[in-house]
Amino acid sequence: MPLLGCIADDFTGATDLASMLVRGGARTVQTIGVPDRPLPTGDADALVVALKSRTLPAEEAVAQSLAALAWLRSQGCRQFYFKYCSTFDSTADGNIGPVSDALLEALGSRFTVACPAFPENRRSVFNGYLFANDVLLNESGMQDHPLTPMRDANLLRVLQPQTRRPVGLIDYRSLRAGVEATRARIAELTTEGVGIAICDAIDNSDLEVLGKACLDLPLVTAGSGLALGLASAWREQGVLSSAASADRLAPPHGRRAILSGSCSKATLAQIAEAKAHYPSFRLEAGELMARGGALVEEAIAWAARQDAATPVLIYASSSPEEVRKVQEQFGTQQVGERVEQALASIARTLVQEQDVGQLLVAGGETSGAVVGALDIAGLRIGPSIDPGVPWTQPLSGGGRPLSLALKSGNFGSIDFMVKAWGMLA
Ligand SMILES: Nc1ncnc2c1ncn2[C@@H]1O[C@H](COP(=O)(O)OP(=O)(O)O)[C@@H](O)[C@H]1O
Ligand SMILES: O=C(O)[C@@H](O)C(=O)COP(=O)(O)O
Repeated sequence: MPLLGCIADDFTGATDLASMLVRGGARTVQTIGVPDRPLPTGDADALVVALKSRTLPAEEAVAQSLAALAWLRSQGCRQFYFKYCSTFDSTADGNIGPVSDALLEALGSRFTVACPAFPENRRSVFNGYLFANDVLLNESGMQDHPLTPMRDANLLRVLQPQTRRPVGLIDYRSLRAGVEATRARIAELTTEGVGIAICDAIDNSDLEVLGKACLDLPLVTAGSGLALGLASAWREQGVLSSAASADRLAPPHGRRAILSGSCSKATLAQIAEAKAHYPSFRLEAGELMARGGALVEEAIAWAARQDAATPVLIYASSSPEEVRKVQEQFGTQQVGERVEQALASIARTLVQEQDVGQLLVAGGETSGAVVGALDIAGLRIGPSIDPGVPWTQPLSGGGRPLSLALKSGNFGSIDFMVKAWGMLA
């Protein structure tokens, strides 16, 4: 029986979490959406359901999360993990608060933690303030995110308006005092009526302490970092199934392609680097809104003409100024969805008609759209390219499996798009 059932609010977030669990020694299977057919989950220690709920209206995000919870319970999971972004991405109306509330209620629980920290990717929480790349969240570039601009680094202030439960803080002093002190802090907050506690975490040792202190909570909510702490606690307890070969994939095949809909700082730098190595095609968002399918066809025809031995790069990614301009002209949701659909349909054609067998996708929402278009039901998690970004392959389907990497916008080193292929061989 799986120990942990996870609900991730986007696709790159799900593979990030699954990758951390595998690294911690837990056999992990990731499903794309709530499975509507039996999946070969084997003797998984953890199951991760990838949703695309981060920017949905709150009631839809809640409904999808509850459906995922019901499926995970039907698989025998005993503890649950709501995974959101390490930059705490949420719209003005949620969805971190509403989904946490609904899951707590469904599980009959009164308390959970909220810990987006992922120190290895330079996301840390100190006194309730979230730092990304060593600066406050609202100075990190996340203030310009196309869909979830984050303009306040104080997570208590961000979360409180989203939940009817009082929000509290487990600060670094409790964590540094150890597991018992952290459990005592949880008991104290619960007595005070706090329903969700933001947790500090500056490095992995804080996550280890928190993981142990949270082992008995029916629900935790977090970025992927807390998975390292939970897995470490399970290893100590000796409750994991054998972790050997947890990340082995079939050999890669076919042409290589990169598709990017992420406008995050890290992706923009990676694209600049990749353009120095590979032929590239810019899918300009304004032009896409004006010309639609014709531009998509042009991109597909362009890819077909490129040297099959070299990766091709197709990107919609733009600077914050360009994004703002096109959003003002056409509407944020409209542009976002149009770009996602365009990249998804390009992905389908490249894989089905142009022998692309190795595909790297940048952007969480973008990845959700691409995986949907490829009709993938579940993913096996392979080796990490960089922390939080593994190569994966579809769980089922005959023939040679597609190698797929879903990169969170802000993850990966500058040469990510160049070095990734070497990790597959
Ligand atoms: N040039 C652009 N102008 C406006 N929106 C864009 C542009 N390029 C991509 N987008 C949209 O921005 C969003 C980026 O989100 P996402 O794919 O989750 O990336 P990240 O992982 O960086 O957050 C997507 O909805 C995408 O379609
Ligand atoms: O926790 C994280 O930072 C990632 O796993 C994640 O959720 C990424 O989301 P996107 O930035 O939208 O790719």
